[in-house]
Amino acid sequence: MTAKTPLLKVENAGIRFGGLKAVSDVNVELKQGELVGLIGPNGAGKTTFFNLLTGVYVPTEGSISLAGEKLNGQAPYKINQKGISRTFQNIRLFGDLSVLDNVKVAYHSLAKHSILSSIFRLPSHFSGEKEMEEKAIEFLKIFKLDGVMHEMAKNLPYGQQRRLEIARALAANPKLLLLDEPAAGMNPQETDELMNLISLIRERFDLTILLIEHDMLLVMGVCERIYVLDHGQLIAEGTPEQIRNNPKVIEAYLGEEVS
Ligand SMILES: Nc1ncnc2c1ncn2[C@@H]1O[C@H](COP(=O)(O)OP(=O)(O)OP(=O)(O)O)[C@@H](O)[C@H]1O
Repeated sequence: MTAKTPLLKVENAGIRFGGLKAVSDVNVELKQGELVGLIGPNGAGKTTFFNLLTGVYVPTEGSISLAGEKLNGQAPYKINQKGISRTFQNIRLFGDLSVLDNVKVAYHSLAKHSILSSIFRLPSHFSGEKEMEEKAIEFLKIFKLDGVMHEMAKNLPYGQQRRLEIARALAANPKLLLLDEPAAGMNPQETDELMNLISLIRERFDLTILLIEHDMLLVMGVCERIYVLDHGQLIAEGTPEQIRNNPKVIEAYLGEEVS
């Protein structure tokens, strides 16, 4: 990847479900380190777009590349290993595992110690486990979850579960982090804290972030650029200011609220 290669390049990508073009002819480029929003009305195709990026769906048209490498058709776990992690609109944690184990699970896919060393409990297994645990605890500290690391994930308050989801996605060491409505269901104070946290982790982990969000305050406050989807197609791209004043966007989605 040269300095000019975008981290993510999506060219004319789309997918059909029978007669429905859920996403069509979408072009998106993210530079290393950008924090970009993806907005649009209900059913616009935002989650489907994330599913295309993460390999859950294979695009029926166009191409998707990460750091110059084509991802189309690769399995989701491979795409995750290559550097794309995500969170979900509906929280998907292992509810009966501890907070700590939820993060450690994400490390396992990257762990250096081999399956054989784990089966035979070789010294490298124990040092690997210890290293993993220390790293997981470090993550939990950043997310202010270290105080509840032995709680079962399902017993955490909602805002903490959302933060844990992000911590877990980060543990896979992604280059690109996809956040699907991270502030959904949060109160204004939690949303505010989340905005700060998102900015902080971007700096700290040198991340590129693409964020789906209905909370306009969050999107406009934290993102440098915004893409707008409507009926599966991109209708606008620009700075928060440009998006706020774009007539197509106002008509499609934002209405009076934005002006
Ligand atoms: N597996 C599927 N089979 C058929 N149709 C699908 C499938 N997945 C998504 N769709 C359709 O694609 C369209 C886009 O849905 P999607 O969930 O991506 O929208 P969205 O922008 O994320 O909406 P929301 O903001 O409500 O979450 C919808 O019409 C949806 O019904």
